[in-house]
Amino acid sequence: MAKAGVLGAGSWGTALALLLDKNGHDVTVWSIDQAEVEMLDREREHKSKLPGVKLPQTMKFTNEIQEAITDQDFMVLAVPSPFTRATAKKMAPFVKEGQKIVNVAKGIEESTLMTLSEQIEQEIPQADVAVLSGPSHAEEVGRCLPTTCVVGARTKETAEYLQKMFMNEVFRVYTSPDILGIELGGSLKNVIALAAGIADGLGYGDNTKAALITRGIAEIARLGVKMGGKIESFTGLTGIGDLIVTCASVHSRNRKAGYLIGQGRTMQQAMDEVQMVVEGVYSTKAAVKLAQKYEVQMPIIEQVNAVLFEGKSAAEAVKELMLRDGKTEHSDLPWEA
Ligand SMILES: NC(=O)C1=CN([C@@H]2O[C@H](COP(=O)(O)OP(=O)(O)OC[C@H]3O[C@@H](n4cnc5c(N)ncnc54)[C@H](O)[C@@H]3O)[C@@H](O)[C@H]2O)C=CC1
Ligand SMILES: O=C(CO)COP(=O)(O)O
Repeated sequence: MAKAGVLGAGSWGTALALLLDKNGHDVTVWSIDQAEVEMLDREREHKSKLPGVKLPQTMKFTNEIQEAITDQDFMVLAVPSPFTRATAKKMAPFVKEGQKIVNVAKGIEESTLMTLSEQIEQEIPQADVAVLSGPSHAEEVGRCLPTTCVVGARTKETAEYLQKMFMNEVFRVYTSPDILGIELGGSLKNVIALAAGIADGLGYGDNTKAALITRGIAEIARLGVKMGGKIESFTGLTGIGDLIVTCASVHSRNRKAGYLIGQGRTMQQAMDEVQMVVEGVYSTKAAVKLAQKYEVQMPIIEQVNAVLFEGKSAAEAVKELMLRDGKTEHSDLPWEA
């Protein structure tokens, strides 16, 4: 059994901390928010972010960041992406050479276009940084519903070590060397899920949802492969798998925010109503910049950007997508054998 520090006590940090506790590990959860730490310690439930999921006495909660780092065998970084760099900076003085940090947040830094693992490696160069991603809503992991994820790491040893730490009869973990592909799939699918939510909010149907998922993964893979990610990650759990669950699930924060926007709320009103991080909002501008930098077409993501940040109506955005020039579905398929 290992000692694990979990940084960030939102819905995902809390659900993963519980999973690790159930696997018999000694778990310490850090939150920046003293009131959240006291509430978790007292109530043994995160009533606003993971209601109905009881947290055992064996889980420890702290406001002191070094308690979740010093002497831990590995750390799980679960703060929303806008706080990843700042949290990594705070962690850095306490992290030992080669200590493992597995990032579970999904985002891209807009100002630098860096992935989260790149930011963490920049702030904590002595750490062994890995990622965990896949179709995995906290609400279902908290209730022990069968779930699959992928650990991406620089070495097979680290990937297999973390696989063992997380895996159990309801949480199956695969390994992969493609950290970049995993992270790009995880962050860009949130933007497409906003679009899927907008379509739901406008009252569109399953045909529209299927189109967004299929053409959405085409956009994500087009950019991701050009950036160096592997096609297998985009056709696997961390790509199409995560995109399907986020576009379809009642638990998705991104889909919910999109739904509210489709119903007429502003982006800010939708984010306030969801009350948990809506990562797609932060990733949209970064995605548009990446599309420009790598010269790839990302029409759905461009329209989400226009709706969120340029005041375009959602209905107008859909019409524009539908009336783009007619195209062939697979541009590299020849007409003759
Ligand atoms: N909730 C889910 O089902 C899943 C979430 N994720 C990803 O995990 C990340 C976290 O998501 P959630 O837990 O859902 O978010 P959340 O909104 O539930 O969590 C927010 C938590 O972050 C921490 N926090 C708030 N302000 C902070 C600050 N300034 N500095 C450091 N920590 C701060 C607090 O502990 C707070 O409770 C996101 O990137 C999300 O995309 C990934 C898979 C599943
Ligand atoms: O990444 C997730 C599920 O795999 C969570 O997505 P939401 O943030 O949209 O809830």
